[in-house]
Amino acid sequence: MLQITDIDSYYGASHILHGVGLEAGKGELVGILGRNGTGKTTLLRTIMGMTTRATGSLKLNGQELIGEPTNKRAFAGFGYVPQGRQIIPDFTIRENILMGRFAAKDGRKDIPEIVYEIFPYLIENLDRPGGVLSGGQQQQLAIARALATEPSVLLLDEPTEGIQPNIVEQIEKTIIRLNKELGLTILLVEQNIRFVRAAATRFVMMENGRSVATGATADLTEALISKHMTI
Ligand SMILES: Nc1ncnc2c1ncn2[C@@H]1O[C@H](COP(=O)(O)OP(=O)(O)OP(=O)(O)O)[C@@H](O)[C@H]1O
Repeated sequence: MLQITDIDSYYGASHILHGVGLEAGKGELVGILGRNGTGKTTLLRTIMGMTTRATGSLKLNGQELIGEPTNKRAFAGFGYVPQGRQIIPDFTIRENILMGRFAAKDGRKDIPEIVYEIFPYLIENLDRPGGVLSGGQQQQLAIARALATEPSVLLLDEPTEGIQPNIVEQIEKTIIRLNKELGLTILLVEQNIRFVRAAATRFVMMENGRSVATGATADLTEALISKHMTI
């Protein structure tokens, strides 16, 4: 379904990703791991066409997207939940969600049904500003906004980072539900190995802008983690 081959990516003159590869079948959840600054966020931004330049191949269901602008990638099926959530605090919850509808294939302008199902709190508070929400609720809002684009692949950048421990579990359950019940393919950048082991079918380990190891989650050994993730 998703094939990323030999990707190089740049911010201006800075060459950040070097020959990165990754594959995800339909309904897979792939954990993207590695130390801080190894290029995990840059990989998601490259998939969305948000770096200065990228070469290589990015195919979604056989369609080559590497030269395409961000809006075309969203239309093709990528939904992006960026690190730090990036909701608009002065927009209402409704407006934040509906921003995602600009990339919906059928031009719908309503709140998607799935948001009613999985985020009832957001639905009860649609007219309040996004900025009044807690960190965990803002994360839910960012996921709801991405779901409004009707994605087939969801890109999640550290969705549990900086969130109260009791809410982390809720976010984790939601992500697993989106993957298992809705069959969404998910690329998950995550530092929490326990969650990656619980949720992922496969993993990619990154180091210095390269994908240095990949495999089934069962192959994510302690040796690999200590080699590529301990500081
Ligand atoms: N906008 C930018 N312009 C130039 N360099 C950047 C930019 N954003 C990130 N970088 C550099 O790219 C490299 C990879 O950063 P990136 O944020 O992708 O890493 P990461 O693995 O996601 O780290 P973290 O876990 O800290 O988010 C770092 O050296 C970083 O300094």
